[in-house]
Amino acid sequence: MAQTAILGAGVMGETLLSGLVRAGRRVDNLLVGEKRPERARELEERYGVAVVSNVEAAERADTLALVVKPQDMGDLLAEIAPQLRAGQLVVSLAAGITTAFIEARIPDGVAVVRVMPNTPALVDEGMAAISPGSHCDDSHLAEAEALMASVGRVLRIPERQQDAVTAISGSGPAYIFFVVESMIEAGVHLGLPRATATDLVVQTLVGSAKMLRETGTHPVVLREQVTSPAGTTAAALRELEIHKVRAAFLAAMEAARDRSKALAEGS
Ligand SMILES: NC(=O)C1=CN([C@@H]2O[C@H](COP(=O)(O)OP(=O)(O)OC[C@H]3O[C@@H](n4cnc5c(N)ncnc54)[C@H](OP(=O)(O)O)[C@@H]3O)[C@@H](O)[C@H]2O)C=CC1
Ligand SMILES: O=C(O)[C@@H]1CCC=N1
Repeated sequence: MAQTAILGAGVMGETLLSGLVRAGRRVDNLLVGEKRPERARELEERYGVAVVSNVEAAERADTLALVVKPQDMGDLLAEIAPQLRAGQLVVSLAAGITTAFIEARIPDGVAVVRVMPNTPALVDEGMAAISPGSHCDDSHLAEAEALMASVGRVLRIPERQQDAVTAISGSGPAYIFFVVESMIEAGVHLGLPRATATDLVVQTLVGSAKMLRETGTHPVVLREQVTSPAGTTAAALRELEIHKVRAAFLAAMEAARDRSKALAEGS
């Protein structure tokens, strides 16, 4: 069985590792490269996975998932490039980092796939978008797709869309948690016990998400079904419009898209 290495086992690296284990991947076909020794020990104990140096991982693995921060990507590529060889697959999960950035730093013939995942992968409900680099054929893309499909849905997209995808689904869970947090606080202001407000908001979120996915109905239609004439929802939505929440979401996601572009330039 082919060896897969995960280099950088923080939040997203562990999310991928745990998903592969849940999906039935044997741990002796997995390797981890992680800079912090205490974190390496934690992962060895939790998953029984071998934590090795990045250099050893690059020698032994057929597929390498790079899950370090964008700012650490240059150093990591410089460290592993001498070990990389044609036929291997490098899958980068880093925001902003382009396939061209990676290809310029590794030997020719190593295939590169860029992925933008998100943290719901931790509960097998991830959304990942993947794009091929210039030396990538369909088998490489299929390999990256299979890797990410172990923790959720996967879409193939052109690389020029990756910064926008990062702004929408990569960072997206944070916006949703922000909305949840804001609604819970509002519930507390309205006099509800915090535990009650939390139960109400979380179940409302799960139920609404399930309606969107299972009915396939447009969100505008679903919103109109809740909005009775001169009712409570209309009163609330008018306030959201007065406070320009829709415009704020657009500005927020433009900022995330622009930050993703800037990360590629090393800032
Ligand atoms: N978190 C998220 O929701 C998402 C993250 N991503 C992307 O995933 C990548 C990782 O993010 P995240 O997991 O949140 O970040 P973390 O900081 O949690 O994880 C990165 C890990 O890599 C380690 N590391 C740094 N340099 C090396 C190296 N040379 N070799 C091995 N390990 C190294 C870091 O150690 P140390 O802390 O000591 O530097 C840290 O443990 C980023 O590029 C991010 O853009 C993409 C989508 C969503
Ligand atoms: O905030 C970030 O930069 C990373 C990328 C997408 C989600 N988290």
